[in-house]
Amino acid sequence: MALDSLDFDATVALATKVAPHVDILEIGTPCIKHNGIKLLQTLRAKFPNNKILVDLKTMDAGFYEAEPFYKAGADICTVLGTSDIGTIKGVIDVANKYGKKAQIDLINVADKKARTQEVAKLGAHIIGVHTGLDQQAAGQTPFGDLALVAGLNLGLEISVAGGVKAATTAQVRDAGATIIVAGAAIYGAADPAAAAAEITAIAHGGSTGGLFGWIKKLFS
Ligand SMILES: O=C(CO)[C@H](O)[C@H](O)COP(=O)(O)O
Repeated sequence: MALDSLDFDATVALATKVAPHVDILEIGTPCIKHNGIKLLQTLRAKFPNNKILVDLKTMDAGFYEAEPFYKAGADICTVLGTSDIGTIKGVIDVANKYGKKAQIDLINVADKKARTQEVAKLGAHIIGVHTGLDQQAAGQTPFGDLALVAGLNLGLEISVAGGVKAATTAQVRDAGATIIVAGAAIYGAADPAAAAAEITAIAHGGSTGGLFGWIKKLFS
């Protein structure tokens, strides 16, 4: 789940509601910029059973910027796919130093195929197919990019973010996503814990409900 509030206490309170129902807590970019590493330290101490992704979206000084976050307990940090290849290598190297993972975010990458192949060769752990909030506001979705990246069959973990909700989670899962990110679909729900549980169940292979889902369950 992407925690995209700016407010420290509201973020901890929301994480407390959803943590039992998700695998990964993602500290969103505006949130980590606003609150800093203290928020990561707080969440790390409170939620030992969740992985934590820090959405740094690093653009330069990859090793130097990401190292304190891995040291403080981040399991995954993100680096922009549009950054210099040396920056991306720095985040992969520091992730390896701590036995953690680096996620390369394809947001705004013009040639997503070429960059994905390039970072796969560098040893990237996760590729992030991502339609950002501003791109979503302009009507874009991550589905086409996911098909392209999954079709490369590079053996990378694929994370997908960009307006994913319960109704689209099965589509994203079946198209090859191994990590499914949801922000607004959870924090905007009347019951965030229930929304998180529903999306996680589908992401883990559960049915989407309805007659088809019921028949699928019966024969699985
Ligand atoms: O990284 C982000 C914005 O850059 C968001 O956290 C990500 O897009 C998930 O949020 P949503 O599900 O609301 O799109």
